[in-house]
Amino acid sequence: MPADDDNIITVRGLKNGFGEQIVHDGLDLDVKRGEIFGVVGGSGTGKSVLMRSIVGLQTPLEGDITVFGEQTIGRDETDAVDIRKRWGVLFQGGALFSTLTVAENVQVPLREFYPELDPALMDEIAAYKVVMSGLPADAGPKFPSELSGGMKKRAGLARALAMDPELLFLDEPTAGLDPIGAAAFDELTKSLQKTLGLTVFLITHDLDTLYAICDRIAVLADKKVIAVGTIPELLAMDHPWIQEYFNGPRGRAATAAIERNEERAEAQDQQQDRASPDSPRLGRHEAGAEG
Ligand SMILES: Nc1ncnc2c1ncn2[C@@H]1O[C@H](COP(=O)(O)OP(=O)(O)OP(=O)(O)O)[C@@H](O)[C@H]1O
Repeated sequence: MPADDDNIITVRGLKNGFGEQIVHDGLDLDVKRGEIFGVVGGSGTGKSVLMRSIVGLQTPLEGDITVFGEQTIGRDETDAVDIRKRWGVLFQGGALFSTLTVAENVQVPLREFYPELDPALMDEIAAYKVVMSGLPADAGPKFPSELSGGMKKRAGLARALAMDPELLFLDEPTAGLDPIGAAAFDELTKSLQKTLGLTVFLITHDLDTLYAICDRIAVLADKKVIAVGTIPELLAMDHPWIQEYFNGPRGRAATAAIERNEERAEAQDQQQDRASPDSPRLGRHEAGAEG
């Protein structure tokens, strides 16, 4: 399969394993610039190992991985750093350093990549990223133990955004959040993708997230990516796991919720058109109907 210039991530023939256990074998994947790319699959199918391989924390047994058009496997450390500073990662659970405050956690990548940066500027960048991630400004001096689960995720996100990345990796960002917190996190992800022009690689089990914000979704099974597409495209496939996952009771509930939201937005648009027939038609986002 040839690589495409539009791709920000290209994986070819990936093989990963631990001892006797083979997790990936001949896995291919393309992530296009600017999309929110969801990754789903049963527990233990290797979603996190795939992400760790792409960000260089897991050395594959075989295969090629290209990010920003550059091979990432087997590079020397200086070269690897130049690529690594262009992405941000939110690990499962936030993975914050418990002995550092939120602001200090956000500064970790800044200190790693730009140790010469003026401390006052680091403070300023950290404060900005904290607010950008939807935390109150006074969260900066707090320790992770003083934060709720949702706030920890946002602090992890603030750290992932510290270096103004082009590419953001999110590993199960809404796991453990209540539905309102999860929906708010989805909205934040979507708005960051739009305003910052990010590409997002998003591992999730959360059907609502997949329906609400993902442009395309890859399904992992049998050590490979067995399908990639939009939700309607995946729904049209007759693979049993895909049908069970997207067309089971929870999948149908997520579809119904999205359809209700779309109908509500459509009704609001029509109401607005009737109120001011000469004004240009506003989309759902501009009309503020998302929240
Ligand atoms: N460092 C490791 N050493 C040994 N085995 C590992 C290691 N990391 C992952 N594995 C194994 O690789 C397989 C895939 O793990 P991974 O965490 O990628 O799954 P996942 O699809 O992300 O699962 P989940 O949805 O439950 O988070 C699992 O069987 C896991 O036990």
